[in-house]
Amino acid sequence: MVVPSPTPLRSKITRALGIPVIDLSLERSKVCELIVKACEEFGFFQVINHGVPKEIICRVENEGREFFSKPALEKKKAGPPTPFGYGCKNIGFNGDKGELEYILLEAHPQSICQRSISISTNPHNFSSAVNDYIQATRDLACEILNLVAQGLWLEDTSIFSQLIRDVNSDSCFRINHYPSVNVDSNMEDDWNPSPKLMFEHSKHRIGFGEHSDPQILTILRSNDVGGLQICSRDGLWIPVPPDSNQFCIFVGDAFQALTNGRFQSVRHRVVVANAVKPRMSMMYFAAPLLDASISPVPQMVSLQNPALYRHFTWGEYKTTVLLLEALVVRFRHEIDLQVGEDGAQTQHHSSHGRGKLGTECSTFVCLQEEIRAWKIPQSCIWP
Ligand SMILES: C=C1C[C@]23C[C@@]1(O)CC[C@H]2[C@@]12CC[C@H](O)[C@@](C)(C(=O)O1)[C@H]2[C@@H]3C(=O)O
Ligand SMILES: O=C(O)CCC(=O)C(=O)O
Ligand SMILES: [Fe+2]
Repeated sequence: MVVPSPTPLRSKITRALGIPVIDLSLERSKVCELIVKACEEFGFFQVINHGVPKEIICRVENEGREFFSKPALEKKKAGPPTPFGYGCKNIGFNGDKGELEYILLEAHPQSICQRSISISTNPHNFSSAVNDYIQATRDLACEILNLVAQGLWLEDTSIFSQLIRDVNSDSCFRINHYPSVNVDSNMEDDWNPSPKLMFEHSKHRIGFGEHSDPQILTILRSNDVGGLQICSRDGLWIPVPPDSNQFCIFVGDAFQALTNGRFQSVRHRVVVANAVKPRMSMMYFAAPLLDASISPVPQMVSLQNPALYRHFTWGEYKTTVLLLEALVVRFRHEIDLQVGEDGAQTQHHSSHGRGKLGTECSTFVCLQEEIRAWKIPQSCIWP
C-alpha cells in the first residue's frame, strides 16, 4: 500500500499517491536527504527546477514529432533497430502486446551525427538538438548521482557520477512514440490496425511492457500525455501524472548493485489507454563504459550487510539481459499461450523483484517469472 507523506514538508510536494517530486533548487543537504529517501522507497522520483533549458527540450521534441509524423516507409529507412535505429512494436518481454514506435540511439555525439542522416532531412539540426539534450541530461544525471552520494555520506561524492561521465560510456538515448487511438493515416498494414480494433483494445493497451531499466539511472521527460506507471514496493501499479516541465528519475539495475540493494531498480510500464493525443517520451539511459566494473561500493558493505552481488562488468550484465530477452522472444509463442491475453497485462511482481514461482506454473510461465525475478542475473550474484 502506498502511504501519503504524513506531514507535508515545504521542500517536498507529495501527490496523493506519494510519488516524490523534489525541487532541486532547495537547500542542498535537504535535497540529498529527499533523493536518498525517494530512491529507497520507490526507486523513482520526479524533479522540478532541474536547470535543463526549455529551449533544449523543445528542439528535440520538435525533431521527434517531425520524425514520427513521416510516412511509415520513410521512418523505416532509419531501421531496423539493431538494436539502434528506428523500431516499432515487439518491445521486450511483454511489450509485444503494445503499440509503440521508437528511435534508439547510442549517446555518443559521432554516432548521433551518423544516425541523423537516415533520420532527418536536416541531419545537422537533428544531431545538434539531440547532442545538446544528451549533454544536458547527462549533466543532470551526474548532479543527481553526486547528490545521492552526498546523501549517503560517502566521502567521494563523484563515486557514482564518474561511472557515467565519459563520453564513450555505453549510455543511450531513446524517443518513444505511442500513437493515439485516432487513425493515423501515415501508418500502414499491421502497424496500423483499424480504428475499431484499436478502440476495442484501447482500454487495456500496453504501450511498453513491465521492466526495469538495466542501466544506472534513467532520466525521462514526456509530453503531457500520461500512461507511465511504476510498481511500488508492495506491488501496486501507481500512475505517474505527466508533466512536461519535470523529469522522471528511475533507479536502474546497475545502481541497485552499486548500492548493495539499498536502492532497488523500479519496475515500470506504459499503459496508454484511450489517449486522444500521442504520448512522446524521451529517455537518457546513463550507463558506464562496457568494461566498467560494477560491484557494491565498499561503504555499503559490512558484516551486517554482506555483498549481495559479485563484481561484474556492465558489458557482462548487458549481454546477460539481452540474452535472456532473446530466450523469451524464442519462446514467445509458448509463453503467450500459457499466459493468455489478460495475464500478460496484469502479471507483475507481488513483492519487488521477487516473482512467485507457484508449482502450478507451466514451464514457460515459470521461465518468464524466473527471468523477471532475475533482477541482477544469477551469474552476477555472489557467490
Ligand atoms: C526486455 C528488454 C527490452 C530492453 C532490454 C530488456 O531485456 C530489458 C530492459 C529493456 C530496456 C529498457 C531501457 C532501454 O529502453 C533499453 C534499450 C535497455 O537498455 O533496456 C530497453 C531494451 C530494449 O528495448 O531492447
Ligand atoms: O515511454 C515511456 O514513457 C517509458 C519507456 C521506458 O520505460 C523505456 O524506454 O525504458
Ligand atoms: Fe524503462
